[in-house]
Amino acid sequence: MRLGGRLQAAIEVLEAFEAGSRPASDVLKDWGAAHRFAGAGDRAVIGNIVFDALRHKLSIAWRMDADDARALAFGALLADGGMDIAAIDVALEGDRFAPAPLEAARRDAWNMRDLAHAPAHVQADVPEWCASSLQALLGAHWVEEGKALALRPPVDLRVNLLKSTTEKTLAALEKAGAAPAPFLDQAIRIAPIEALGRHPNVQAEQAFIDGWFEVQDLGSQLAALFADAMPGEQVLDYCAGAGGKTLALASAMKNSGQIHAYDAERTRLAPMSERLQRAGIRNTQIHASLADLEPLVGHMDLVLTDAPCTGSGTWRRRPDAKWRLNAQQLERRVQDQKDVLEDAKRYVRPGGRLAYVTCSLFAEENTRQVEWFLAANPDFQEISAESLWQAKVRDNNGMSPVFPGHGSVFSPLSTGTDGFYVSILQKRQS
Ligand SMILES: C[S@@+](CC[C@H](N)C(=O)[O-])C[C@H]1O[C@@H](n2cnc3c(N)ncnc32)[C@H](O)[C@@H]1O
Repeated sequence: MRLGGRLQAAIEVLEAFEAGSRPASDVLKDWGAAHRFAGAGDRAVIGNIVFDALRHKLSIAWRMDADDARALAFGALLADGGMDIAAIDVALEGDRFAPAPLEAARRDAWNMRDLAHAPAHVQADVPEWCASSLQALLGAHWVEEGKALALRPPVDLRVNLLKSTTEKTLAALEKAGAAPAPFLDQAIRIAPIEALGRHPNVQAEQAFIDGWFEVQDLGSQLAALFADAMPGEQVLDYCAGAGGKTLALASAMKNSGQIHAYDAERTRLAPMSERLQRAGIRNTQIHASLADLEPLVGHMDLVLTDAPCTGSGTWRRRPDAKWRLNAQQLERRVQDQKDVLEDAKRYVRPGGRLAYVTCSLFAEENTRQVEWFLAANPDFQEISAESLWQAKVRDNNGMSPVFPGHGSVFSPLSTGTDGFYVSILQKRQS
C-alpha cells in the first residue's frame, strides 16, 4: 500500500473507534482481518497514525480547527510522522486509494495557529477534568508532563539475571537497536519509533524464548526495585495479574525465599505459569483463592500491592484509554485501592514492608491514598523515598523522580518512563 491507502485506512479505524466502545488495538485488528492484503509494514504505519492521532487528539484538533477523524489522521502525519503538508500532497497525488487532499481551511489553521495560545489541558493533550488531578501530584510541571505523556514510548526490557547478563542480552538484541537504559544495570531500551517506522518484535527472538529478558517499562522495573525484595524473604504479591512485578521480584531474590502471587481475578493469573517457567523461577507459588493466603497473615516480610488504577501513567502506550476514562471510574478505582490496602496490610509482619504501587499520575490514587492510609494506620510509617532513590539507583545526570511529599513518582518527563507511583510503608515493630 502507498501512504494514501494507509492514511485512508487510519481514518476508517479512527471513525470506527469513535463510533464504538472497543479499544483502538482491537479495532485495528478487525481492520487487519478484513483487509488481508495489507502487510506487516502497512499495519505498522496505520497503527502509528491511529495511535499518534489519539495521543495528540486535543492539540491536533486545536491546530487544525477540526476534530473529525480526517483532521486527526492528517494531523498525526504532520505532528509525529515527520511530514509537512507539501510532502503529504506529493505522496497522495495520483493515488486512487488516498483520501481527498487536506481542506484549505485546515491547511491555513495548521499553518497559523500557535499551540502556545491553547488552553493548558489542550497543550497537555489530556481531558480537561483530569488537569487538577495531574497538577495536584506533579505541580507546576503538569503541562510538560502531559506533553511527554503524549509522545511515543520506547520498548524497555528487563534482563533476567537468573538466565543471562546484560552484556549477553545486549549482544543478542544488537540488530533490534537495543542499548543500555538509564538508572538500572539490568535495564535495556529500544528507542521510540521514528517517523513511519516500527519496533522489532523482540518476543520472537530466541533470547526471549530462552527467558533472558522480559518486556517491562523502566518505571515498572523501578517500582519493583523500590520494594527491595531480598533473597530469602517471604513475599506476597497481592495484585499479581500476569506477573510482571512477580518476575522482577523473583529475579531480585535470586530464586531464594518464597513469593506468593495472588490476584482476585483468576483469569489474569493464567499467563503466569508459562512466564515463570521460561524465566527459570522456582520460588513462586500462584494462589487463586483468598483462603489459601490465611496462613500468611502477619508473616510476610514484604507485601506488594500493585493496585488496580486508572492507568493514566500508561497513556503513551494506550492513548485511547485517556479519552474513555471518566470521573466515576476514577472514584471506583480510589475505593478499590482503599479496599486492597486494607486487605493487604494484614499480611505484613511487624517490621515488614507494604509497597503501594500504581501506574497512575493522579494525586487521588497516590499521595492522597498514602495520607489516608497513614492517618488510619499509625502502626505503619513511610520509608523516605529520597533515600531509596539514592541507595538503589545509578545516577543519570541528576535526573530524578518527582517527590510529592509521600512516595516517588516516575514519569515520562522526570525519569523518561511510564508514569508509576510507589510508596514503601513499614509496619512498626510493636
Ligand atoms: C495493575 S494490575 C497488576 C499488574 C501486575 N502486578 C503486573 O505487574 O503485571 C492490578 C491487578 O489487581 C487485581 N485486583 C483488583 N482488585 C483486587 C483485590 N481486591 N484483591 C486482589 N487483586 C485485585 C486486578 O485483577 C489486576 O490484575
